[in-house]
Amino acid sequence: MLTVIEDLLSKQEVATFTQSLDKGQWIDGKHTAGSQASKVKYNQQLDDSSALATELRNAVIRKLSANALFMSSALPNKIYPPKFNRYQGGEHYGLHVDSSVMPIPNSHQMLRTDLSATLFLSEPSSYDGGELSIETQFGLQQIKLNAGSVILYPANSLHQVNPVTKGHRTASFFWVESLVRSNDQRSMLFDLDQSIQALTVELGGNDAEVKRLTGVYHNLMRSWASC
Ligand SMILES: O=C(O)CCC(=O)C(=O)O
Ligand SMILES: [Fe+2]
Repeated sequence: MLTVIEDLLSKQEVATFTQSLDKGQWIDGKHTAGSQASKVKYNQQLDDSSALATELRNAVIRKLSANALFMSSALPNKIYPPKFNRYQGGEHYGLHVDSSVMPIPNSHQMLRTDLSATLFLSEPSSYDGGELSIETQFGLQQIKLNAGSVILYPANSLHQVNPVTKGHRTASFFWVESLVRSNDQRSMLFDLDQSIQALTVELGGNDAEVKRLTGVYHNLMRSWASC
């Protein structure tokens, strides 16, 4: 399942982010790629150790945690501290799959990557190319979202970022370890949750069948979640 979260950030918040990022310290993206990925990775990344990076990644996590669609579709157990990247002048990231398990920086914890995510920070009309191209069971999906919107996709997908041939493409990217490891199970829980919410609006939270379905949701979570 691919999930688009429209307008995680407002236009005003995007402007604040990009103004700060323009002043940031950018380094070669190869520093943080695994050995396979570094051979195909041509971009820049914000220096993670800067105060600016700390401030911006905390802001992304706050926005994600307050977003109902993100919480319901990702069912996050752990969120990798978001990073920031930039492509320009033909830079691209060739076909790769993200590492399956990553150490969480400044902690002794590991994170299993169930979902990968990109938060677009540049308006699509401001650059050429730069589509995030994801291989799915329904074919290749070319993703280029409005600034402020997020794509969440299964981390076991092969994907690439096409060359940026005009302007520059700035984004934040991160991974999620979900409470529910299976993409299929997580996707069914999401559908069930959406239906329960719609039925709650229609029938009210006190409706007996709404209560029964809510119970089914929680009992499936109890069976499938691990934390
Ligand atoms: O820039 C993007 O949208 C994705 C970056 C990516 O695939 C990665 O860093 O592993
Ligand atoms: Fe990737």
